[in-house]
Amino acid sequence: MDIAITPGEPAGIGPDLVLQLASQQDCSHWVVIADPGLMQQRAAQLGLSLDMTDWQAAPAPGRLRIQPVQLDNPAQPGQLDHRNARYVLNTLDVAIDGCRDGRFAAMVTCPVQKSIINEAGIAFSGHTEYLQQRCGVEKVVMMLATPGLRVTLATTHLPLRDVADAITGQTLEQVLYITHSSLIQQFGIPKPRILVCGLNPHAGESGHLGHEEIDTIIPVLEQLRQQGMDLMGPLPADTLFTPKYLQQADAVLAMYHDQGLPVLKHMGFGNAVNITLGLPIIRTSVDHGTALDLAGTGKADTGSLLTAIHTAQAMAQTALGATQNATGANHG
Ligand SMILES: NC(=O)c1ccc[n+]([C@@H]2O[C@H](COP(=O)([O-])OP(=O)(O)OC[C@H]3O[C@@H](n4cnc5c(N)ncnc54)[C@H](O)[C@@H]3O)[C@@H](O)[C@H]2O)c1
Ligand SMILES: N[C@H](C(=O)O)[C@H](O)COP(=O)(O)O
Repeated sequence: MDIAITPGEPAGIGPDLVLQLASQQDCSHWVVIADPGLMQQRAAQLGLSLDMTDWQAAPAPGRLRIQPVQLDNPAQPGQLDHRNARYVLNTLDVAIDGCRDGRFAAMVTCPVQKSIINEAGIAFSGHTEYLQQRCGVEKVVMMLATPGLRVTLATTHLPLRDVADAITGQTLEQVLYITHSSLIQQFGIPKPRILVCGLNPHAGESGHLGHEEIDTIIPVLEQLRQQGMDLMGPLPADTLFTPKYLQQADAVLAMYHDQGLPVLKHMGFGNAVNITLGLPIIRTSVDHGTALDLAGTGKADTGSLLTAIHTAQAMAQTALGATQNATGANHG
């Protein structure tokens, strides 16, 4: 069961992390979607000696298989080049197509530099939104997870100014359905409890500090509770993230990126994983960005990429088990 790994921004730490981990871990079932010259050059810069071959070679211990995608311009650590933006997206496309046609059981992504893709004239706000669009699904949900905390987001990469308008009844309903069903099916939690943050300080202070709770969030939660979901909230986000509440929770739904992710990263930066829920394929990622300051130095921490790979492999096993059970049941 091969998994695809995309090293992301070629000037960032993604290629380093893949190579550093490949020199320490069993990489026989990884297929790295990248420019082979880039990977060779970065390995030399890091002083790593690895057996890198074409992806069609037989899997073998210590062998890193690479499915080639050509860079448009040679990449240097730490130096962004908008001419390589299309390359980054091409690697994602190869991984997505490979997952969709069954060649790969999952894809694991290293960080991309969103700004340089936009500077190349390509509208791009993140892997999450790109995968949603490329897989043709109406809604996906970003989850970041570390031991003791899972956070999902009602909105992802958009300016803070636009957040309140983006939180509609329909969006919240979709996000809660996806979060709830993923916790059951992919995380094996039969009756998940989800804590829901308010949007405003003190969850709106009974309408004196904002109306989104009264107008939108509370009606959606009441409706979904009637359908059997175990939902607490909307709770003030400042006190929700305390042990008293978190110990009762299987996941927390935050209303926006910087309401939920700073808490998660404070707790688990370096061993957290980013998972896109609601896709027809399995995709995990790291909890950090391109760290241009560390590219080519060998100082980048591989913990989150390792967690992302292990999570993708575990999710792929779960999916395989579910398929085998369904097939067995059909035959039985
Ligand atoms: N999954 C993704 O594609 C992803 C995730 C987050 C950010 N980004 C992108 O990365 C770019 C840079 O973002 P940023 O500067 O906000 O965050 P960053 O994570 O790249 O860097 C923040 C700080 O953390 C350090 N750091 C990051 N990863 C590290 C690692 N593995 N080991 C040791 N130290 C590490 C960096 O050196 C820096 O000091 C942006 O374009 C952002 O959009 C991409
Ligand atoms: N929101 C993520 C984080 O802060 O870690 C990050 O930007 C990555 O998002 P995508 O997986 O959508 O690229």
